[in-house]
Amino acid sequence: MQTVQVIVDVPTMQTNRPYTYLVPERLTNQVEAGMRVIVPFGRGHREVQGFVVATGQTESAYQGALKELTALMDLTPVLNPEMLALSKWLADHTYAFWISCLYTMLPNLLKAKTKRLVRVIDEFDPQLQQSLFGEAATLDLAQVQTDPAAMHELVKLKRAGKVQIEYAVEDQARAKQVTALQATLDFEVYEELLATVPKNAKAQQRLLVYLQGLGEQKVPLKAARQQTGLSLATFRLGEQRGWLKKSLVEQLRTPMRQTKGADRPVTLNAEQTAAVTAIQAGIQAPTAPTFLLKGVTGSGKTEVYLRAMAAALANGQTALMLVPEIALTPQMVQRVRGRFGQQVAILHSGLSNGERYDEWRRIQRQEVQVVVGTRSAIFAPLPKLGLIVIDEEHENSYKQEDAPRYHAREVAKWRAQYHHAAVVLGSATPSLESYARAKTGNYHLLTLTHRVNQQPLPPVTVVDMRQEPRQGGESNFSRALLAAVQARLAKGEQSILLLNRRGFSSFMMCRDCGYVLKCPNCDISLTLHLATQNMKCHYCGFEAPIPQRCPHCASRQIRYYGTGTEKVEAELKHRLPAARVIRMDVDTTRRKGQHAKLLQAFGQHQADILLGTQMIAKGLDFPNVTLVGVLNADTGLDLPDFRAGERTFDLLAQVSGRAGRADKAGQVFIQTYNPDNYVIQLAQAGNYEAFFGAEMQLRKQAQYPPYFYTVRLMVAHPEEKAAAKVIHQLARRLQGHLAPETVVLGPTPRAIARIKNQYYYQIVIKYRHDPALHQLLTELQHEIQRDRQLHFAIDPDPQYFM
Ligand SMILES: Nc1ncnc2c1ncn2[C@@H]1O[C@H](COP(=O)(O)OP(=O)(O)OP(=O)(O)O)[C@@H](O)[C@H]1O
Ligand SMILES: [Zn+2]
Ligand SMILES: [Zn+2]
Repeated sequence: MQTVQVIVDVPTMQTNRPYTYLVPERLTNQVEAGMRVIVPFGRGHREVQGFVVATGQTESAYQGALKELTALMDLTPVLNPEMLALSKWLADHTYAFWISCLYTMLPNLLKAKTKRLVRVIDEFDPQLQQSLFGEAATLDLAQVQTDPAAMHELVKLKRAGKVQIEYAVEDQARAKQVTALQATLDFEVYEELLATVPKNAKAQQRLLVYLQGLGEQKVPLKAARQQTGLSLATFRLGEQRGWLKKSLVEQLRTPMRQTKGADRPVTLNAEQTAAVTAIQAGIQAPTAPTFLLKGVTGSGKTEVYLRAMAAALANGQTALMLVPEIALTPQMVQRVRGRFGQQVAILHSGLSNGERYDEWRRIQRQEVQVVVGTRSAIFAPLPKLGLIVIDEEHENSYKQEDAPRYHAREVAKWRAQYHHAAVVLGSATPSLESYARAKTGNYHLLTLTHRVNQQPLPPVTVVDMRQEPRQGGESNFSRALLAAVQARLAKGEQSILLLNRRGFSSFMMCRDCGYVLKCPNCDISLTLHLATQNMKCHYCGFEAPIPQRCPHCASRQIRYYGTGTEKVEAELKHRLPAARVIRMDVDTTRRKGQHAKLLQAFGQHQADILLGTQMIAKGLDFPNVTLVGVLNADTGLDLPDFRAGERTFDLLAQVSGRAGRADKAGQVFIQTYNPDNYVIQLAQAGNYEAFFGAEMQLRKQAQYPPYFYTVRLMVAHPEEKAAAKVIHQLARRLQGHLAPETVVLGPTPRAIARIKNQYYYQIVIKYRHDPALHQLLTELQHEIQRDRQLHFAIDPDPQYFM
């Protein structure tokens, strides 16, 4: 008898393995790996959802001990064999539940307990249709999924293309339907009709010729009208006479469709050509090479990606491209769309569930060859992958902070192995990990050493803010920077001003007693929001009114520390009243599409200054921008995190690269209170190599990546004592089981010890080579004494240590 291995939706350590179920007779050979099922589970035979991860056979002798699966939820697999294999690896590699990994790979619509409707899309045996659907056009799958006979028929109908599945949720997520028409008669019949319809009935003649040429295809009515120029009345007449029939077809929602015309390939320069040639060879080779494309800002990396993707397509393969945040890189999306048109699907978190599901289906149905998306797009079920590009590979957003805690780079390498595809990691400032690997020959290094416009990188001036006069209160602007902005205004050129807000916010402090207004739930200070006139917690969303007096000593001497973008904008308006400013931060870009709109306005020179946070630092390519100013380079430098220097260097290099990208020369100002800091100095020199050398030295001494790997154990509990107890148990358990070189940091409370009323403790393990560690950690997961309120997580290669 057929059996299936099922991963059940019961995310606990004890149930984190496949369970065997018998397949009811009627469903034999209908159930495939990758389909979802309902199975009885546990003592109470509670019905739970699960994924079939494998199918098999069993000797009849053992059958008695096995339970039967209750229902089949899908008519075709939602996960293909590659994704199933990947989910297993992911679970193991990230210490996550297998079930969480399976869900991670699917669009939200397939995660929730969504209503599934079967819709008839083509004619079939009327008796069968009557018995399954009655008079209705759709059928709720939940009502028949426990009926093996009905499911048996539906799976067959689905395979024959007679029915389709729709997932209905409250928001407009049901697939959008449009009216389409289809020819009903044979070629010869139209021939005869053409001879009988009066010659002066031009419209009817034209309709007949059109229908004759259609063959079997269904054309949306709107498109048919555009193609023929005929009126609705003519089509209606055609329908009345039986020349055509109308039906509903599904129209997929396609986000960000508007492109500014086709994007034409430029002539590559020598370095670009060498890079494309190497990648192309990598795509064709039966191996899975990883390339590191290190190119200074404005060196034309994007063009290399596009050519390499075209090479994969020309090879009959598909291409996947990851970008840090789609909303932040509308220019990139437009260029890919411009080059590959309808062959592209876009996947990112800004899409509605419906849009995301539609894009995912276009991929699954193999209607697209190119996918562009953020981190989770790495799971796009593209078949025949030839190339995976990760742009700005050093960005932290490629690591997921919640379970499963995967890094898209690692998943990319896994998929590349599976498909013998090439991976291209691109950056002007590669992560130390990647550049170290390129140096040792693990990755193939490709370099673009100069800008496409043949200009040098813009000169960088470091401004020592300690030397600025203080009279009339502190200013966000040095005299030099203000003069430079003024000069751009006079010339009609544009400026970008960056306010570095990393690890930093405008908080309230009492000048008399030093009291800082903090969130009652979390251990962090509340942030001032001028727009909404209140104080907010960025971790849990807690809000409070702006205090007039100190809650502690009732003093009125309250000050707001830190510089918010709003405050800078106000100062700009005051100092340069003529300047038109666009402010870009979380507040002005919260609404969907707002980010792209603001950038577009800036691109059309509707403003002179773009003032913003980190989100304006990368990817922007505006020819009229000749000045970049960094208002506060230091914030973030002193954060308790070994990557603080690297992040600051990356940010300064990225934002400096926004100036002087076309024919006009650029200039950069960096304002700082630490002009002697090596990070600031090497960023000024634009010397990545020197920064890499200096930083590697520090990492070696302190035993951090890339010399050591890290893994973090985290415990959270609403009671501080309980959290502390468990973390100390864990620490004791590690003793004596680690390699001699392995280092254990902690246990310590996390820098922000309390978030959402949970207390956090952590241990960081640093190791070079510790073959037993993975097994040990896997065992710990099973051993740990859990009460219901305890959260325990293992985070491999954490990106933040606070
Ligand atoms: N071979 C070429 N000839 C002419 N123009 C080119 C060429 N390659 C790229 N460009 C143009 O140069 C500009 C900069 O290229 P691109 O945006 O790809 O640089 P980048 O390396 O990705 O920069 P960044 O890392 O700063 O985002 C773009 O406007 C692009 O169209
Ligand atoms: Zn809070
Ligand atoms: Zn006070």
